[in-house]
Amino acid sequence: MAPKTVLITGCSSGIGLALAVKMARDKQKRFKVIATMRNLGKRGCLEADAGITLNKTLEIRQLDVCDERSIISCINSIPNRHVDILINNAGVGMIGPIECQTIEEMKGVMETNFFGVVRMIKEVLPDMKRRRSGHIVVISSVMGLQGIMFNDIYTASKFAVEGFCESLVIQAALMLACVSSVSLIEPGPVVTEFETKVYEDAENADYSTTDPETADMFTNLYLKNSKAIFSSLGQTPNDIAEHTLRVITATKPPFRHQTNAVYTPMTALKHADPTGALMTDTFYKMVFKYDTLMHISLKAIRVIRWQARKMRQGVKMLGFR
Ligand SMILES: NC(=O)C1=CN([C@@H]2O[C@H](COP(=O)(O)OP(=O)(O)OC[C@H]3O[C@@H](n4cnc5c(N)ncnc54)[C@H](OP(=O)(O)O)[C@@H]3O)[C@@H](O)[C@H]2O)C=CC1
Ligand SMILES: CC1=C(/C=C/C(C)=C/C=C/C(C)=C/C=O)C(C)(C)CCC1
Repeated sequence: MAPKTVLITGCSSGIGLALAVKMARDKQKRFKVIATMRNLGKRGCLEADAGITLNKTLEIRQLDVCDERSIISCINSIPNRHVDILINNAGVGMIGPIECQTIEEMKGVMETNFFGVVRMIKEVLPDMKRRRSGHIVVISSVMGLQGIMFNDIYTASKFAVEGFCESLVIQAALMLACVSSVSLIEPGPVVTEFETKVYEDAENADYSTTDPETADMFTNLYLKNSKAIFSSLGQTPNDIAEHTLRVITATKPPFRHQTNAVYTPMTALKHADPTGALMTDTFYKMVFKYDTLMHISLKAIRVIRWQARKMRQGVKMLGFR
């Protein structure tokens, strides 16, 4: 069978880079990957990781999801504009009290995370409809399902993505002759530059525009908890690439797929109680009442994951699989 053309956005680092390389290195050679990034000056890491697949099963092209002209010129450069699988990965984070963020900065997050996805889908969907086939994948987030304090605008951008795709999936199912033509991947924390960038921004932010209590809650409570959550529950970009590949190659790809089983119970709270009380009470108590217990549990998870990693390394060294 001819390899499927896969276009991925945001491949200069993190999940996009890992996914592009994994698909390009596929043993069964099922994919031809168009790995895109907005700034080709950052292609070094991808080129290094792509190795011998570069310019064979992986090609690098410029694409900025905020720039329609760059999207059109990238899609037009593909023979017959034929994209079998579109993976919307490009995204930016934003944390902090909203009083410390300008409307322009907030619009920037929506422009990339939401309108970036809309622009990409608008450009490839008509061709997919004509061919009556295609798969649209979006790297959403657990924050597309649930709000997390001090992530107000980022969460709103991922909720927007989820609502957009949930609305689109039925039309796509009909037109692309397949009920599983749209898939949302919903990772919890993943250790990438995303985390480094938001902490860096938080360090350089001006908190004089909010009250001292809010500033203290953000810097001494949220940031501390968030760092603990990333180090205990954080997945690797490669983990997310593996999950995404499994979704893409499934006989009937799911519409939603969460990648972190430890995180899933937290996203289930709002469905267990439609009033929202269970979710808000649990989060409130986790942060303000049982924080010591939360940190002990997170530490236990960290130790268990460390032991599991060591055991896997040991098994590998002994030559078992
Ligand atoms: N890390 C995490 O904890 C989680 C991340 N996600 C989502 O995963 C996706 C990938 O993030 P991740 O790999 O973690 O973070 P990275 O910061 O490592 O990667 C983000 C990528 O998006 C690119 N990007 C940003 N803006 C644009 C744009 N306008 N046009 C094209 N590319 C752009 C970046 O390019 P450049 O280098 O030029 O900035 C970079 O290649 C995002 O959608 C994010 O929301 C979801 C759940 C958890
Ligand atoms: C669960 C949880 C917390 C933080 C979760 C975080 C920090 C999740 C990060 C997810 C990311 C980064 C998704 C990206 O798309 C708090 C508020 C500390 C305490 C209450 C429970």
